[in-house]
Amino acid sequence: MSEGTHKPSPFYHKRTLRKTREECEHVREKFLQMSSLEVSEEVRQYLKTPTFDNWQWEDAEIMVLLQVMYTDLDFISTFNIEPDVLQQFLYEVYRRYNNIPFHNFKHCFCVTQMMYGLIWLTDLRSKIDSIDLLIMLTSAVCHDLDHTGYNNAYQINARTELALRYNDISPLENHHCAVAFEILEKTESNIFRNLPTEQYKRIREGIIKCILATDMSRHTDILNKFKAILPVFDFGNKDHRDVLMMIMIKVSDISNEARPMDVAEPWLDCLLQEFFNQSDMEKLEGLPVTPFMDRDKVTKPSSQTGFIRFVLFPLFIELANLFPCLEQHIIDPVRKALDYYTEMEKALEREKQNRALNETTVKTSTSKEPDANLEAKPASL
Ligand SMILES: Nc1nc2c(ncn2[C@@H]2O[C@@H]3COP(=O)(O)O[C@H]3[C@H]2O)c(=O)[nH]1
Ligand SMILES: [Zn+2]
Repeated sequence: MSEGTHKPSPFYHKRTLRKTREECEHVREKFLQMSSLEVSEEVRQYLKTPTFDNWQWEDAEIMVLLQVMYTDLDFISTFNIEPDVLQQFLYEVYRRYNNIPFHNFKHCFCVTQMMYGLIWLTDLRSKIDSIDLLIMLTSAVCHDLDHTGYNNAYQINARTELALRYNDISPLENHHCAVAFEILEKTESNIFRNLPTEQYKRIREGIIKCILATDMSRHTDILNKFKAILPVFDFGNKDHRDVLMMIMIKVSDISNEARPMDVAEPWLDCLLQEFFNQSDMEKLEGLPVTPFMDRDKVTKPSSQTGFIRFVLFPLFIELANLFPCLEQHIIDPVRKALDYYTEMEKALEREKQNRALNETTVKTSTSKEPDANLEAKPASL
């Protein structure tokens, strides 16, 4: 976002989110050096699984892994993408994810990697056109570009530049998408530059649909659409495919809990850090405080149990209805996570009760002390 004249918030615009030029140049050099190296077959296979651990890789390596995804899905040859254009595209994408706790470049990678894994696990290549797969992967790469760490509710309540520009309608998602096409408008980073206009149009329409579908305020609406077509789902029907693509980016976007515990838990810490940051700001600015972001109300387990029960399961189960093979990959780990956080919630509850009990005991014993003194006093008198 450029600095505008409308600044209702005294704090929001002061935060330095952008990556510095030095940081970008350093990562770019590393990436270009590494991109000529061959990635092993073992890593290429691992990259296709939801157990992949993003924390083991630095940003330049992550860019190489994204390059591998475009290569191994045969996008380079099918869509005639020049390697240096793909590299420039990935660099621009990297540059325009901000240094914030959750919605950063590593989140972009995780969402894309989950989408990539789902494509392989469901053998989607045999079911839909590669142009749709290109739309899905590229939408995942671009879906949170230039996120500032404050959600749509904040944008609207704080009347930020984005909310004003997009009339309060999915301000963030509209912005992510607009930034994506800013990158694609530049010839040197336009990975679709060798495609006929008709194909470009179709891709643009698809990416816009997918990125806008990540606005959680549309969650129920999109899920209900998918449920309605499931009994008659037809891969040959464009409307059906469009809904499936939206569901798959939504699943990927909120899929952290489908990963191994030691990968997923640090992501929750990042998410809560971003949430608390927003609610602190809302308190400072006298804006309505988003309840699920309030550090005085939310704990790690309380944040996850409800989210898993009411958001993750209902969504993941429907995708697994279409692809039963996904059950073991995305449902089972989420079930484990729910058990883990339910236990943590109980332990916290017990701790709270013990603390309350201790406080009462201390209070009662201290309130009895004066009596003891009184009793002792006559003896000493
Ligand atoms: N409580 C909780 N919320 C999540 C988790 N993953 C994603 N979300 C929420 O789902 C939202 C998806 O869209 P956003 O990226 O805007 O913001 C995300 C978070 O608000 C999670 O693991 N736990
Ligand atoms: Zn996201």
